[in-house]
Amino acid sequence: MALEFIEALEKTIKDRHENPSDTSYTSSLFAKGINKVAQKVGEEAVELVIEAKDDNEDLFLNEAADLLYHYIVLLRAKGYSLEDVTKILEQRHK
Ligand SMILES: N=c1c2ncn([C@@H]3O[C@H](COP(=O)(O)OP(=O)(O)OP(=O)(O)O)[C@@H](O)[C@H]3O)c2ncn1[C@@H]1O[C@H](COP(=O)(O)O)[C@@H](O)[C@H]1O
Repeated sequence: MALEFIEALEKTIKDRHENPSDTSYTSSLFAKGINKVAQKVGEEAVELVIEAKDDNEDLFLNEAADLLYHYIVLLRAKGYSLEDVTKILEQRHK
């Protein structure tokens, strides 16, 4: 179920890349270029680390979601997908 949704989200992100929409945050992020997308991943990662040190479950999970979304956007901006990363993990798996 969770993986099905991530797959659907990744498809939507890919569509926002290929068919930009004026009202889409995702499209606006792609339009700003790879440096901005990478910067957002860095910011969201730092925010997640900060929340990990506290005990606010809601803030921690929301930062985790922000990071996952921006991570998928970064993969797409570089021309990759979650499947490409999963293949690496599969190769490592013992
Ligand atoms: N999952 C997300 C998602 N998570 C986080 N965000 C956005 O990420 C931004 C993070 O907040 P920040 O304060 O860090 O950034 P900001 O100040 O708004 O903007 P920046 O100038 O820093 O980029 C917010 O604007 C959130 O709305 C997301 N934007 C879109 N999605 C999903 O992406 C899909 C496509 O959405 P659209 O791009 O809106 O069409 C839909 O399924 C959405 O639910």
